[in-house]
Amino acid sequence: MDDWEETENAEVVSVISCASTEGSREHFWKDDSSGKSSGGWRGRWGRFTDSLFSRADEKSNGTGTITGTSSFNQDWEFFKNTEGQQGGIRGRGRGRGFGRENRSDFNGDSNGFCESEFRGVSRGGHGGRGGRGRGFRRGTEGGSRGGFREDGEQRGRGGFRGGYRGKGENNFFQEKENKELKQRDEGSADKPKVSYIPPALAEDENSVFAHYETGINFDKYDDILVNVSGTNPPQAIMTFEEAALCDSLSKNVSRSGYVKPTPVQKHGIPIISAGRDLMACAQTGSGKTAAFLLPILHQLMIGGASSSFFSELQEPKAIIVAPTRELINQIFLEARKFAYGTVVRPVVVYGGVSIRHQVSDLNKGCNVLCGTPGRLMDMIERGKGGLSKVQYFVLDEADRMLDMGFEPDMRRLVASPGMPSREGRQTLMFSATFPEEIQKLAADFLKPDYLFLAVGIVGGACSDVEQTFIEVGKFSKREQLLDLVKTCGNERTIVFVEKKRQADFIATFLCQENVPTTSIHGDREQWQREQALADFKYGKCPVLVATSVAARGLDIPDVQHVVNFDLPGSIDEYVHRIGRTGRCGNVGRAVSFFDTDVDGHLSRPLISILSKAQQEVPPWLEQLAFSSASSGGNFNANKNNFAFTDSRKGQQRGSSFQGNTVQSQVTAVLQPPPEEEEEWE
Ligand SMILES: Nc1ncnc2c1ncn2[C@@H]1O[C@H](COP(=O)(O)OP(=O)(O)OP(=O)(O)O)[C@@H](O)[C@H]1O
Repeated sequence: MDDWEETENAEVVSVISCASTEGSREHFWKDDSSGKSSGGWRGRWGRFTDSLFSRADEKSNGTGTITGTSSFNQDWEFFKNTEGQQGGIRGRGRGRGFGRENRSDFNGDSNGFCESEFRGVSRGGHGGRGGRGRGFRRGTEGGSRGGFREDGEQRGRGGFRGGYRGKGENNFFQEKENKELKQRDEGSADKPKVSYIPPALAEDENSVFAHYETGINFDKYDDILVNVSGTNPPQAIMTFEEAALCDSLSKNVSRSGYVKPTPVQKHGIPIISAGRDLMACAQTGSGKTAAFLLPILHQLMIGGASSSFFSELQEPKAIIVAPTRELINQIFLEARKFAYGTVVRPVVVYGGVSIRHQVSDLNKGCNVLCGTPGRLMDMIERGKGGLSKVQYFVLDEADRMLDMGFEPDMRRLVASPGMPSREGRQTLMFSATFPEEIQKLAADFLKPDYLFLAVGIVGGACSDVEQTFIEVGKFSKREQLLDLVKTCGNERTIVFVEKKRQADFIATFLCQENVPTTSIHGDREQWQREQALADFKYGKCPVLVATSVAARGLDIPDVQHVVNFDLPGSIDEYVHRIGRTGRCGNVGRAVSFFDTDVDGHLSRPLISILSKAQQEVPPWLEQLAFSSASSGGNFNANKNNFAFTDSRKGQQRGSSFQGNTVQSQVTAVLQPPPEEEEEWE
């Protein structure tokens, strides 16, 4: 997906951050709606703070980075001004987005709350000419414009033009770059541009190596059964010393608080160092990222990695892809941490951020290129990233990267000019889940003698997460959720919902109940997503309502609690979601609302997941699973749709660590794509 699509999709109003700046918000809504809305919501909404207003104010610092802080009122001044001058806040949605969606979702709700409350919003939207959906978004852009303009920079085409000063580098390539990009931009004049530039990263050692502590169950990793299948697997290492990582890397590993390797690292590091292709499956939060980063970085460091500073075409030796922006950014930060103080330079590219900014960063040199598929392909097609030197091709969340959504992109990537064939590169795939179908497909990307590493039960849930289920009907979920989060106090909680608009509704609802909450989903602008994560991470909003965009890979410290407000369509998505807690030996809790009308098909696979993770199975769930099976439900006990071992089973096997081959009968029902597919990168 490119910049344009991202922005154009942002139809639905992005609400929500937390409930801390009442006065300011009140002021905003009053001004905005007076005489336009039915007024019913004015008072209540006064308590909210949209991330727009809780975030750092947009001010150009002359390098294009958005920095600084400011009060909401200043932002509101931008809005007012912008409305007058550009019509920015009026929008054109005619009540699209917020009002309408609220109504369709909550009409008929038994307590009537949303019906009356949100209809007010909707009416306000119409009265205000254009609803909150688009009108609001345009307003956001207007705010940004105003911000840059105020700094005395260029008028007109948005924050980027106003704030960015790439020419500061004053070099030939930058000039050329700008010209080319300008040409492209002009060719797409009808499309809004993405101008967001993330804040500059802190470079000091403490920030780079900030990490959380391993938990009480970290040593239990040693008891997990591991199976490596394939021919001649190398010997596992037991310590980081045995990995013989080069000095700087070794030092960075210690600075990161790593004392001993996790099982996926014990096996993965020597496999990768031996030059073997790998498909690795290990439970959530068990250190898969370092398992691939360390041997790659080691190799690049001892190989004397060099990249041409300010070269127009960067040819990285490693390409890492992941399905979401936040995840790829996290992987990049891990790579940056381990490469700290060395010549190896990782770079990240992902959608929702100014492409010029990323090109300019890429031009400074790149040995490891981390990217989401859309932006990565864009960089390659623009001739900014070359593939001919690729030695390592890594797919994190590989099952997701090869499912229906991303498979074509991955095939396009490996078929791109210059990309070495599978014989000429090393391909590494990692995930906590690996359905058999995907394993078979993955084999197209791997050398035939790849190794399959299974740590614990393939596709199994992390046993450090206590899983409970509450049988609940659609209309009681919100009240149940409120009870839950209120009893959690300040515990960091992620609430997963199925739909993007639902994420905003639930976050709004919790804010109204004085639970500081924020939300993350594919319809939010990138800065809002990053702000939401930061607000959650640093405790400003201890509750994050998220769609599946946050289900995989995100490693947020101290998430004690995951709530599945809506269960996902597939069992592997469930495993990833609950894996946001109970990481790296820490314990966590997951509570799932089970609506028998909707979630019945999950009863059998859930029971299997629960029992494999030594969790209690609720009798009602067992009964439901039994009755759905006996009544010809969609569970087929004999048909294993998902594989939990190497899909080549039956072929030759290599070593079996601890003499065990891990097998599971967990079965999941393949789901059709969700009604509203979450937008991935
Ligand atoms: N050997 C280790 N010692 C201490 N901490 C570690 C070690 N390995 C990894 N970690 C930390 O554990 C956390 C989880 O690691 P990581 O994010 O790589 O898990 P993962 O297996 O990729 O999870 P997921 O399946 O959710 O993507 C990170 O904060 C990471 O820095």
